[in-house]
Amino acid sequence: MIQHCPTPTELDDLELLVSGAYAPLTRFNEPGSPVTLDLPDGATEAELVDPEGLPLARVSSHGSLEPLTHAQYGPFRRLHLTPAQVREQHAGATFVPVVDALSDAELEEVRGLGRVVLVALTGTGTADLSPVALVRASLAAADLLDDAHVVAVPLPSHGDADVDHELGAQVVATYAGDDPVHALTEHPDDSYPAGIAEIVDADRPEPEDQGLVLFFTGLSGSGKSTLARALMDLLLEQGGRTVTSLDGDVVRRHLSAGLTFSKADRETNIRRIGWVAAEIARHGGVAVCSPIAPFAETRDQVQQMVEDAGGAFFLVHVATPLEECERRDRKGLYAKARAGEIPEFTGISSPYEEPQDPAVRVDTTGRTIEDALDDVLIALDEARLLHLHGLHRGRGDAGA
Ligand SMILES: Nc1ncnc2c1ncn2[C@@H]1O[C@H](COP(=O)(O)OS(=O)(=O)O)[C@@H](OP(=O)(O)O)[C@H]1O
Ligand SMILES: Nc1ncnc2c1ncn2[C@@H]1O[C@H](COP(=O)(O)OP(=O)(O)O)[C@@H](O)[C@H]1O
Repeated sequence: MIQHCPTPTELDDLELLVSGAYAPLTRFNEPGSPVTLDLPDGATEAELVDPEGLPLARVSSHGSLEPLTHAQYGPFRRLHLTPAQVREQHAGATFVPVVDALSDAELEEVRGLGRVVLVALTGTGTADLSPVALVRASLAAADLLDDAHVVAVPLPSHGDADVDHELGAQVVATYAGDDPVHALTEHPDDSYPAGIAEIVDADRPEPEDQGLVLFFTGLSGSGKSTLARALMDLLLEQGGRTVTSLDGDVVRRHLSAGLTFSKADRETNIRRIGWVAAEIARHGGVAVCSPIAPFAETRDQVQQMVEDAGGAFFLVHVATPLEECERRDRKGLYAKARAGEIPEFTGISSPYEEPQDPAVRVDTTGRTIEDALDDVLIALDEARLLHLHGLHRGRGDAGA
């Protein structure tokens, strides 16, 4: 039987299927159900494992699930109770589904309900807050109430607001059993109590504190490394941010040593860069990447990884045409590729898929490095991601 690591959404669904939160649903892929699982290569059975390889359940060819073990790690795991446990511990309470930090007005509303269970719906792709911040904010809210408990339910989004709402209502009703469910009223522009505001602010950093991945893509010789280096110098001169370079050539000498230029190896190379960049972004740093990254799908995967880590992704297409790159031929590689000495050379014998929707597109032909860099700096400034006081036009470093 193959081992398969499901997506974060599927892992959330698995937990809820096994805990009974989706009752009467107990398996994936029931007709018409949004709770689906994709197995690789048409497999009909598999051992489902978490990202660290711990076997969680077996899916049999007729779709039934055999749980093997429960996930044991992760913040606030102790609050991931099954509906049966919650009904046993909290019978008689009012159940309040929570998808965001509770505001002053919402707290006042909940205060009138007596004993409550705040059901924090923390699944993948749902709340504005990260799952861990939503639970922390809910615990902080519970501290401000007389008799409140928090339960975390990883109910993920299934990509459709109506479906999500219906499934959410059903899951909360399952947790509540015979007890009442109270849906919070919307209170626009409300404020948060101080302790909750702190949690929200820390989870939604200002753009200048948010992790950022600047990703330069383009043909060999287009100017990726040159622009990336110039940008990094400005960042370092200005100070205040940690900056890491993930240049294509350099990565291939270390992190990706031994990989070839086949499509599969290029994808592996870019996903590695994406993984490291996402970790840098998770910690609020700036990663400046400058590989060719010729495939749109892999670039999209990197964007997803970065955004999942809470970072902003900024794609720069260094769109210098092939003729100009070949004319420059700084490393003599195009001549060798034309002579057939280098197989699968990007732009000659291997494809480059142009980005359809980059944050900015820069053709460096006939321009100075400073001038081309200005296009990137202006776009970053307009996107409110990074304000660098290095604009060539305004710099006047010769005393002008
Ligand atoms: N076959 C082939 N095709 C393209 N490029 C080649 C090839 N062989 C070696 N080189 C040199 O490797 C650099 C590109 O590596 P990358 O890791 O950025 O490429 S990729 O993103 O994995 O496609 C690239 O560097 P840059 O010129 O900085 O782009 C080349 O110098
Ligand atoms: N406006 C410009 N921006 C960036 N590079 C330029 C520009 N004009 C000329 N060049 C030259 O083009 C070459 C680009 O090489 P490089 O930055 O290594 O490209 P890549 O990393 O995309 O392979 C360098 O020799 C650089 O000096």
